[in-house]
Amino acid sequence: MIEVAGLEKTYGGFAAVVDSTFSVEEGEVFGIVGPNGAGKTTTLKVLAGLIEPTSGEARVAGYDSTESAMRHHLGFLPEESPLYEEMTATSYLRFFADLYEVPRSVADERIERALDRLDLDHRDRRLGDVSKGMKRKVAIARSLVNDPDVLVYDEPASGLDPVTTNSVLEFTRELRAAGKTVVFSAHNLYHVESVCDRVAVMNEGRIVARGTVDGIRERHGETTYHVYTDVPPEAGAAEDGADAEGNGTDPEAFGGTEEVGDRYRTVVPSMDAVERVRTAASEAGGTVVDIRTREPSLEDVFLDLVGRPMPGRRGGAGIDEGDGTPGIDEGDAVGGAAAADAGGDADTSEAGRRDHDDEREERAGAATSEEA
Ligand SMILES: Nc1ncnc2c1ncn2[C@@H]1O[C@H](COP(=O)(O)OP(=O)(O)OP(=O)(O)O)[C@@H](O)[C@H]1O
Repeated sequence: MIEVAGLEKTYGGFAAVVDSTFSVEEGEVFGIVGPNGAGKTTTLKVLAGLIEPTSGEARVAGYDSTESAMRHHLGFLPEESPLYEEMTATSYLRFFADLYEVPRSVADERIERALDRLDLDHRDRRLGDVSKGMKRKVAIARSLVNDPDVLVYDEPASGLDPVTTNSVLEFTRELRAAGKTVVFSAHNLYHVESVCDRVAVMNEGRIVARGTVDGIRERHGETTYHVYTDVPPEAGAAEDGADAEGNGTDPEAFGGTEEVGDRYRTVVPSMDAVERVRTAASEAGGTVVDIRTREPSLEDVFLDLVGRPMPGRRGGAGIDEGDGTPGIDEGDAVGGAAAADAGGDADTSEAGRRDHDDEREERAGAATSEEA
């Protein structure tokens, strides 16, 4: 339903979006996350046909995003959505339905349904006097007046209270159930985890990870094991320190052991390392009393992925001037440590860019990387 290929948007010499490629299937909810200035809004505005790409293309519902016919298939919710304050919710939505030339009876039924579903009270109060949550709901209802196939929402739940946020997220799930395709940006990663089928993580204009939340966690995050012992593991039992994978025998080399109540916790990155802690504890005359596995959250992965500056954003220089090998180019963009952690995983390698990056592809990430 949405195909974005090699999208670039520059403002003057500044590259707001660099070589962005992703696709969204019909009936999918696709999240775009990234720090301030990452290029999320720019991407969404291109999809909505509000700005033209500098190069590359974005296709929405079979149309180029620059074609005016595309807009009949699209509902856009901008980050800021000022409403006509003197109008009521109903008159405002009718006004937009008229712009889309929706017959009045169809429009009224559609508006009523959206407002009911969004629990919108005070429909006849002037919009200048309603709460921020209500205004946002009216703007969401506005995105639906033309019954579009594709919804592009910029921060739909930003600044809303928890109840309203929940209702907006639930509504997004319902849109998916109704077969709509939704792309939305968000800063709140919990919202993204709870609603999105797939996600793109953007940083400094580029997509640095893409796939299901679980897939991204698997590829870019690191499971850790918290090993609890009844004595501090015997550091002296070590014959060598931890190597890059933490495979040494010295608990100190894993980052040390912490006293927690009457137990001692050593955090290690692999089951092999857990066994080494067990040995070290036993050498100290104690035993392992508990082992807990900690999966990385999307937030852990996000911070790892975007926590480092990337080279060559200005004008795209340094990104397109790689050695021409797309996989290596991508590795640069993902950032050294993250790329190394993922075994050179190339979720957005050239092969990955061409193909739809579903869960299966994520699992085959290593193979994709080798091809690249
Ligand atoms: N019209 C413009 N002219 C010049 N630079 C722009 C323009 N629009 C956006 N930018 C710049 O492009 C970069 C990406 O902006 P964009 O709004 O897409 O980021 P974002 O990820 O949506 O950020 P935020 O989370 O803060 O909303 C930013 O550095 C921004 O300043």
